[in-house]
Amino acid sequence: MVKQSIWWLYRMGLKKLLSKSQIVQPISGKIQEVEPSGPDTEDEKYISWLKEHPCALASFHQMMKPAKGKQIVVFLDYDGTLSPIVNDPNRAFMTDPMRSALNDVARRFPTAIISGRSRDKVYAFVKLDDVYYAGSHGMDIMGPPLQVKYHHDKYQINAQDEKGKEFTIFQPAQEYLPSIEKMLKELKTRTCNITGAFVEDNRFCISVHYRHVLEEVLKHTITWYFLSEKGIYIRLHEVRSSNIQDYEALEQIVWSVLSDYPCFHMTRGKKVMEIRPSIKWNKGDALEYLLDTLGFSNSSNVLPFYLGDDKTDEDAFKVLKRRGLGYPIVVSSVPRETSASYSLHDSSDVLSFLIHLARWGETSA
Ligand SMILES: O=P(O)(O)OC[C@H]1O[C@H](O[C@H]2O[C@H](CO)[C@@H](O)[C@H](O)[C@H]2O)[C@H](O)[C@@H](O)[C@@H]1O
Repeated sequence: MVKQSIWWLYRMGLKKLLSKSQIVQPISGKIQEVEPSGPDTEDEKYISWLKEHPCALASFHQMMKPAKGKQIVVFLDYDGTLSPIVNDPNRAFMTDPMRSALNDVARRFPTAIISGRSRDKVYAFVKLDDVYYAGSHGMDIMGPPLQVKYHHDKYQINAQDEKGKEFTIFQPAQEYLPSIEKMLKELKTRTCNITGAFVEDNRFCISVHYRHVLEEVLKHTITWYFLSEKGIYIRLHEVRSSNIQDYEALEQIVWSVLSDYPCFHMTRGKKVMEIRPSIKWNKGDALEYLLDTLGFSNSSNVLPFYLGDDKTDEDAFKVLKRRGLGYPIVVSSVPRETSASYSLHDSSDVLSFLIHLARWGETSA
């Protein structure tokens, strides 16, 4: 814990934390210094949360102690983890240093990205061939060639890329594709008049973004002029609430479309409504599938890391926790409910963590 606090002191600036104590004037008139009773500022709440979810950078050496002789496998989410959250979903590019660190990690350890986006879109951002990709919240996996016969084999095919590299494609929501395509068209048509709304095709899922949609009722003032009997103008202001409640209208459209497709449901992410087939398959199942196909089913000889920032990543954290395996690491700059055991503040901490991991792999090889 001392290490965690020192780390955070460094991040916040020593001065800010030292100004925490308060000067009070007791009845006797003598000046006395007291510590505040509990965390009150956002920074203090974060420091307190770090006690339960220690920073994975500060704890790195401790975390790597059980790694000797074990196979490390690295799982990562994309948005908010490998790239910071940005205003335009089409411009969530990964930086070159992040790509290079990820490449170094992927050359040393099996590495997979599990994202809510379509697999192709994530690949277009990442552009690394040594990484496995799972798009659509794990419903479209490009994984290693099968070493074990998998119980869901009706959904998988073996394939080769143009360089002759073998891989397996696993798509457990195949039969939902025609409905998804219809829903996508409907959503695009019905939301086109809502300013700022953006419907994203994630192949087996659909994201309806509202980051740029007005969420509040607009209040505006109308000024009336009346000509009085004496021939002078009287000015009156009237405050009106606008009828345009864009966010609510958008949400209603989503619910209305969903009501025609009972085999789908909606989950929520960061300023996004995500429409998904109602099958028992999430990022946690994708993680287990990849561990199995990599040859680590029931193996205690594996040390998986999962780094993610979103609610959907909690499914993967829970799997690691339930199996008592490896390290679920949440990327968050604010305290939050999570099943992760460690934390990183933001995607630049993720970059540092990947650099540490690649170096560790190099020196302990
Ligand atoms: O599982 P992920 O890789 O984290 O994908 C979840 C969603 O990420 C993207 O949206 C989020 O990031 C955007 C870019 O930073 C941001 O503009 C948006 O507000 C966020 O919700 C992606 O566009 C979605 O399709 C994914 O479902």
